[in-house]
Amino acid sequence: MSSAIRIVAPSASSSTNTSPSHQPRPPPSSTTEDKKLCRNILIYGQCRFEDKGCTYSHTIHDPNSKPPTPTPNPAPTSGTPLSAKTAASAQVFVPGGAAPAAGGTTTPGGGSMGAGAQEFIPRRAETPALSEDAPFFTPASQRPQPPGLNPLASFQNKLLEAAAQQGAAASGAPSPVGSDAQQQGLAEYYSQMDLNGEYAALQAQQMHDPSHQGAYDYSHGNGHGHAHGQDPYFGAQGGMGHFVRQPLQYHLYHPLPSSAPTSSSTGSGHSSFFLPPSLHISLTSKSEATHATPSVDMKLPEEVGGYTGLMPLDKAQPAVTEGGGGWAGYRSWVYKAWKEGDGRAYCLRRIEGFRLQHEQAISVVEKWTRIRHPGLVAVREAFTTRAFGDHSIIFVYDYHPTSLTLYESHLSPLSSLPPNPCSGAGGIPERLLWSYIVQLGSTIKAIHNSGMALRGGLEVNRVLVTGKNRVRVGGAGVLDVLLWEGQGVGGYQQDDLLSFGKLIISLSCGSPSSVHNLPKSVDHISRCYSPDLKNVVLYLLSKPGPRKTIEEVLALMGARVLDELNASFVFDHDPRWAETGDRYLIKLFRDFVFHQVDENGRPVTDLSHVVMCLNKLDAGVDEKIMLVSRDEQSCLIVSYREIKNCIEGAFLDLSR
Ligand SMILES: Nc1ncnc2c1ncn2[C@@H]1O[C@H](COP(=O)(O)OP(=O)(O)OP(=O)(O)O)[C@@H](O)[C@H]1O
Repeated sequence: MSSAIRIVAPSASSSTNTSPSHQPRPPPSSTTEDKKLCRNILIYGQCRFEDKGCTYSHTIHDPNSKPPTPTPNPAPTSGTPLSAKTAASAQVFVPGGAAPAAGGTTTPGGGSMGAGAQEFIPRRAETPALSEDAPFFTPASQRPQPPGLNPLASFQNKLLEAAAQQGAAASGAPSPVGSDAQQQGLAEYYSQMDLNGEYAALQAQQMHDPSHQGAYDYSHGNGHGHAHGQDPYFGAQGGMGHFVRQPLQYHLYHPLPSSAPTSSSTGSGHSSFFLPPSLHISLTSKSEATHATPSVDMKLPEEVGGYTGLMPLDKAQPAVTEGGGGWAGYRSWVYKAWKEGDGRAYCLRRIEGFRLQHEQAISVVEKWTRIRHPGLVAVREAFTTRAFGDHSIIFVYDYHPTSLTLYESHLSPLSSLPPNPCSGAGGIPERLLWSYIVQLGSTIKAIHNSGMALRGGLEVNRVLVTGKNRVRVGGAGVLDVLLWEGQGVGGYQQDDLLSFGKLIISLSCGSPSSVHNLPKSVDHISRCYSPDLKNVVLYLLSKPGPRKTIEEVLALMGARVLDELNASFVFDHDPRWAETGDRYLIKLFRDFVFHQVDENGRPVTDLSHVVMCLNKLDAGVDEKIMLVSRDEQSCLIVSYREIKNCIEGAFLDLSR
């Protein structure tokens, strides 16, 4: 059946025909009655976009009410019963208002099969949305984002906001660096990302703005700045057209928190059917970051040592370091790449222009690859390459999507963390700071016990925040290779402790440059933080000596270490949370399922028992079981259904 309709010139008779049955149809109006009911009204009872441009109807009509516009052949309403005669001669109802063509055959569904009949177009097909079930689409740019849910997105948003305030501050002539095609491709990329120009412009402005004194001064803070403001090549891109890549959220369903009260106090409204939005967004943005590809041709090699699909991760063009700080005076680039035959993403750190002099130097990386610790960005391998057109060395690390450095997360003027409650002071809250200190302390201990030293890894722009309050030291092994001397690590381990102390000072004072004025910084710590923190900092800054070890540091903060460990086992500051009420029942059930013993008390592993129990739990059957405490002094008789309810309740508590 063709959907084409012949276009014919209107005849005079047809144009003058004014009989009621030939009245021209009124132009399609967009009255509330015509509009489709907004699905948000159906699901939530309200639509947050009602006054913000939602084009759907927000009024629920009574289906029994009289249609507002009389039609030429009004269909009988429920209030006017049809006589047999009327019913026999009544026109067949045609969906969508299409009148049956004369002589046409009426299908059971009411459609006409006449030769001149229009093709039946289902109403769904008229809807531009992918499906009628799809939620009302709001462009990502207009959609309100809950603040702080996505650190990368909020960081980028802040970059853009800051840029808008600054205007096109960046200007200047091309820099002599990066004259080759690669540099050109990267420059285009950064300008498209709309990050580098703005970021550099903001930093440059802050460096020259006296009101920002005491704030971040990267080039002086750690001796290897990005040379903001002196990088006109990248800065010049700031004035180019804005192109902001939108996150892929159009196919997702993020239930917006409803302002309407939930139907029950347990919070088992519609939202309990979905992942919490923060978790959903976090998982999605990680997945998107992992699969992101450059939006312009980066002029990067297609393959480097078995890694493909290189995508730069630097947010600004890395600078050549003066004075041997940072990466020993070499420029470093960071890329995400896929390993061939492995299918996993990795992080490649390229040290540009480094020529390996000693083969043994790279063997240090072997040792690093054997260290696995949750506080360390795992080192995978290192190799030299000429794929970039120069002598480069590549260090391969695990890739942690959407991670930011400590500087980017907390110390940058664009970071989103609330300041320390200590009046007028920068620095991060003490509880978070201790969590970082304990994590980093345990990492240093693991590294030192393996006979290695972090050597420069303990800086605010080397430590990555890879999850909520999770930190990992990055860049391990780079300086071992770049500054290889074939000597022991004893002195470097002492340097690690000193760097650790400086890192704590930077975080507690809210600025990397605070390490240049130690008395003032220590005074700030003693005013705004606990004496424990001050003691740890003073110990770390003290003179190196054989008795100054990371074990001593951990002993000094013993109580805090326990606190941090306990935090994993308690909920809501209640150490007995898992020991009481419903949770105790769950613990006993866990023993029942996984820790069965025989009559002699020996463990028994019976997989069929495990599977059967979990299936019954999943189904929530009424069958009852007896749970016995470990000391065999008490027992409880409960049904799988009750246990299932307990588990769901505990899960809700934890995810609230
Ligand atoms: N292992 C990793 N996984 C995921 N992202 C990473 C990883 N290492 C670094 N990054 C990302 O790369 C960005 C640049 O890292 P880099 O270590 O170069 O920081 P930087 O501040 O540019 O310091 P520098 O250039 O002096 O080393 C960081 O913001 C971080 O988001």
